[in-house]
Amino acid sequence: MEAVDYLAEERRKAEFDVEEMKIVWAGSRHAYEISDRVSRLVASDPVFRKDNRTMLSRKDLFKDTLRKAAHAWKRIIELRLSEEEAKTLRFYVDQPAYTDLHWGMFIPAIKGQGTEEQQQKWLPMAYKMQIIGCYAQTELGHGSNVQGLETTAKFDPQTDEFVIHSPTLTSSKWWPGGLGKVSTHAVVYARLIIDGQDHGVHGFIVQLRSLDDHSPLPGITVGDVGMKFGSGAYNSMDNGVLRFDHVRIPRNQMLMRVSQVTREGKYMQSDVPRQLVYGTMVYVRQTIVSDASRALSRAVCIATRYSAVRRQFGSQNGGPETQVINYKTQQSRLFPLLASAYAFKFVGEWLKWLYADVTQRLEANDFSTLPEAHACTAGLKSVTTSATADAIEECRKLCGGHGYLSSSGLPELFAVYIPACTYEGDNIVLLLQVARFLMKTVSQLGSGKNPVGTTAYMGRVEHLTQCNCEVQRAEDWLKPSVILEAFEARAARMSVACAKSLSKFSNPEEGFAELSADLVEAAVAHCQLIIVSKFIEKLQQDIPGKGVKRQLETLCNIYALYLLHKHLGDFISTGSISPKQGALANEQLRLLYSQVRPSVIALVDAFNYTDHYLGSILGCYDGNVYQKLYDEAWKDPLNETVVPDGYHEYIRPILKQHIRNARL
Ligand SMILES: CC/C=C\C/C=C\C/C=C\C/C=C\C=C\C(=O)SCCNC(=O)CCNC(=O)[C@H](O)C(C)(C)COP(=O)(O)OP(=O)(O)OC[C@H]1O[C@@H](n2cnc3c(N)ncnc32)[C@H](O)[C@@H]1OP(=O)(O)O
Ligand SMILES: Cc1cc2nc3c(=O)[nH]c(=O)nc-3n(C[C@H](O)[C@H](O)[C@H](O)COP(=O)(O)OP(=O)(O)OC[C@H]3O[C@@H](n4cnc5c(N)ncnc54)[C@H](O)[C@@H]3O)c2cc1C
Repeated sequence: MEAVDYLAEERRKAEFDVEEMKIVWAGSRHAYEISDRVSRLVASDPVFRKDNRTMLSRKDLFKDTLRKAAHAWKRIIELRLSEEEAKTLRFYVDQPAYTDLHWGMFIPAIKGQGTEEQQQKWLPMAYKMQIIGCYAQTELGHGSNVQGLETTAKFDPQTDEFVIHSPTLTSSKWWPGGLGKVSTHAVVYARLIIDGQDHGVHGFIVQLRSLDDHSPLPGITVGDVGMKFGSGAYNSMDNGVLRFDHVRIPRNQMLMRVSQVTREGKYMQSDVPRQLVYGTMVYVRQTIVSDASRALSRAVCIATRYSAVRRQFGSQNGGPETQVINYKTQQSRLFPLLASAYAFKFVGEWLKWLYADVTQRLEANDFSTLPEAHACTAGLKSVTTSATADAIEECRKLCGGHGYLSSSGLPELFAVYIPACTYEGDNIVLLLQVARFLMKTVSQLGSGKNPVGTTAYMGRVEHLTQCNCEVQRAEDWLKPSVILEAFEARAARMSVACAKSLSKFSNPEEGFAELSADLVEAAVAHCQLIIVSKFIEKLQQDIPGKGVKRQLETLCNIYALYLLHKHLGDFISTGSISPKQGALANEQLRLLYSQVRPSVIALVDAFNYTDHYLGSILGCYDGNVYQKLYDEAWKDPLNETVVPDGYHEYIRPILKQHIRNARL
């Protein structure tokens, strides 16, 4: 059989309706139709070509990005695309650009923190891209510690203005995407100072560049922070540095939904909690969870298709060698990642719902679910991005040597993806926020206030700290109630243990710092429980299509038992399961790998990614890997000449040195 036929053969083995699974993956038939149409539109447009971008210089890459962003905007207008279609188009263009920050942070910041009046003034211009904005929070000296920001915004009652200033080197804004070379405006986070009194960090809309010739306005120094990790990759983004030298802005450019400054210089706080100043981060963290499932599914699609094409060893009587996907080791590394992609997809959908719910409540002045929304977005952002970053690298290794080629698409995907573990909150810092929320929840148990939402399980803490797992045979691990209880017991016991250790410290902050590594582990356990439970909840819905639900059940079990196996130490040391039950879980996991094996190619086909979006020879739909790799090699600039540039200067003299030596 030719390499090109391997995937066709695999597709025949699928035990479910792939077309229906595509709809489940997309979230709805409507979303599927948009995604399918728009991804093809992007793939067929030569301006969106991206196969050559790792070869471009920084300047050329940046210009190429500007060209793509402008072309995308033109197509959005020409085709009168809806907001959802436009977002989908930008996503499939697949090149980080200033537009990500304009649409993803600048506009949401104004929407979330601006008053009605401010929204009416700024949003129409931003929607039409008559102004381009970014989110300028992080500084050279402080990123995680937002309260430590140094930029100041002093109110001048004489002129009814704020004076924005960078008092120190470390107060220079540093990192904001889109700031370096493009943004005309920014939402700048600065300390509000009125009459010498510091009121903490607030957001201000500041114009940075002239709308006529794009030059920086007086008092503004702005530029790019320089090259980042990997060739191509995130270097398409102009992450910037910005300094203010007493820049004046009108008073009404402070975002005033949370707190206001009057004409007389009086500081007023509305009923809205102060933490809403951090609201844009909650919004973006939620979107990052869905993005994790996309990045992970992309890597998994590449590694799965290639693993079905690639053959090594095991040829009998001159027959074909073994497809590497049939090695149990390959399966035990790859299939959990496939299951994780689906798990992150569903938890991302749920988180989107949670965010919509909290937004609606906030509009009605109900702030009760804000702490949970913060903990869920922070924790799930952390857990899914860390797992995805590790998984992309694992997928590279799963593709052997060819995974290291740029044309596999994996090196660039890794380089673009890994900062997700840092931006929008360092993953450890965010888990510590979850841990604080958990410790607060535990401390309130027994106070008559029943925990709700994702911590509702803590309400059964007495049972969960004493229960014994009922598993006696491997197949018992297939019961959702059994899985759920094991994860709940582990999470509850880890949180309770941390709370007990904390109570031994007279100074709680000291205790928190001392125990922070354990607290992070408890936070991870809680977040993994959320992901597993949301997958199980998804399966309680009516899911049409032959065999679709069954495949999802298998993936859900793989995801849960893989986590259980990976964190066996937690489960056993907390007594949530016995070592024997851990071994049975592993036995069941092996069986599940065999069960899902015939359908894995169809399960990655269900992502419905075009070859353009995948950007990988190893992952191409037709599986014609070897011919494409061979042809691609000849396109490398080094192969433009048979004898390389530099031969006469640097190779020939070495080769000829024996002649000189012989003459000496
Ligand atoms: C670009 C968008 C488009 C698409 C997205 C897709 C891909 C992304 C592509 C590229 C990336 C582009 C952009 C990246 C942008 C950025 O990185 S912007 C900068 C992000 N910065 C951070 O995330 C900083 C992290 N630090 C913090 O969030 C906070 O400082 C902190 C760690 C939470 C600590 O804050 P603080 O010291 O003030 O807080 P505490 O004293 O610990 O807590 C006080 C109480 O407030 C509660 N809290 C904290 N944060 C929030 C929040 N966000 N919402 C609600 N509540 C919050 C906290 O729980 C405490 O509550 P309490 O215990 O009840 O008192
Ligand atoms: C590609 C990229 C794009 C970005 N885009 C933007 C943007 O558009 N706008 C913007 O404002 N910012 C942006 N940022 C900045 C980003 O949000 C910050 O880098 C991020 O929040 C982490 O902060 P930091 O750099 O200060 O890390 P640090 O806090 O200095 O982290 C360094 C180390 O210290 C540890 N650490 C820090 N605090 C604690 C603690 N309390 N307990 C235990 N460990 C701790 C961390 O875990 C980490 O290991 C971007 C960053 C990147 C990389």
